[in-house]
Amino acid sequence: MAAPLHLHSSQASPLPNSIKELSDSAGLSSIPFLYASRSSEALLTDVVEHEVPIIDFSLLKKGTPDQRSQTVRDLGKACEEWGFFKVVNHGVPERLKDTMVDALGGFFDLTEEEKGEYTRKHVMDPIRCGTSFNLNVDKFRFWRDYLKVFVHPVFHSPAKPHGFREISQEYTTCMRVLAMDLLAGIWESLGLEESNLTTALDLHSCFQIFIGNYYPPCPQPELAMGLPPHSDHGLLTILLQNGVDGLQLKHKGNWVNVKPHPNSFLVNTGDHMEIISNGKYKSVVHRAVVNSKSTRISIANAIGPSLDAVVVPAMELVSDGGSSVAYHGMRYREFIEHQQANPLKDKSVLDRIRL
Ligand SMILES: O=C(O)CCC(=O)C(=O)O
Ligand SMILES: [Fe+2]
Repeated sequence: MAAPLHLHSSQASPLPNSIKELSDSAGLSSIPFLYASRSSEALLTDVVEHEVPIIDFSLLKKGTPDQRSQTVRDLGKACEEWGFFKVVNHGVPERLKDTMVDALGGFFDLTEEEKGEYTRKHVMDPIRCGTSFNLNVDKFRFWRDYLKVFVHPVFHSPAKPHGFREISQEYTTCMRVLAMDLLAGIWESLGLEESNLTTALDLHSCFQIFIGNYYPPCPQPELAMGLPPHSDHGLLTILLQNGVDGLQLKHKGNWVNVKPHPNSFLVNTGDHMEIISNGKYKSVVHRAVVNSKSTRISIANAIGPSLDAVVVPAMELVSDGGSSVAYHGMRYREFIEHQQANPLKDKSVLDRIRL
């Protein structure tokens, strides 16, 4: 095995602006030392293959009352036991998914100069792209470029590539509608009134962020990491992938490889679902690994409460369940800033507000 290349920013060739630029450079057979982020813990934990629960969305929307009730129970079980599930029969056209992935690929293909308008931004800037997670705090670099765009309550979009704005508006609207229907089913599975929650979380001005991830082939995938283990900050995240494996989630102490499933979305519960459900539905730690053969593109749409909401556990779950309040509130905006401005690690922000 080739040893990682020692390359520091003080050396003659500076580190690239993007992982795409590095991976495009011809003859790369080992990775710069700064990208060898895998800890011995990560290498020692077993990786197993497992199917995550599958939810038939059409039964939630158009099934008989019995089918809907069963699907709500299945949703609850999936959230409680896995915090991850796949959604099939979701009604989002294949064409829209493919065009969105292509448009995102087009963004990453822009020149560094064209992307430059959106780089080195503050974590709460509505359009931001870059490499790794946050270069101000990353000890190692991750094998990943990203584009993050705030798409609700105010829709933003980079000006290029041509057509990105239209397609991302259509796609992210679909994702929000899907998320609201799934949230309604999840509230029901918790025995909570949908209208109470819509008010408590101010879902009419829910915060939605589009996160595009680009992981090019890596000559030493066993040493590098696309994204380190973390949980997502919102209520739900809906993930689309370009058919290349790479997502792993932590389940009962093992890393589980999640295989792409044709025409499905992968959904996971975030930290704010854990808070509102008082810990019944936990956010689950996941990571993105890389491979030596194919470029992986993923698109996460994270849906959370309003940025101004201070979410606390639903009182019905605390009093009826006979448990005590497990988290104190933190304004959602502040929660996100903490996560984005510090090294990305497990459930570090949620751990700060756990009682
Ligand atoms: O690329 C992936 O599969 C994971 C992306 C992810 O976890 C995120 O963007 O929060
Ligand atoms: Fe994530």
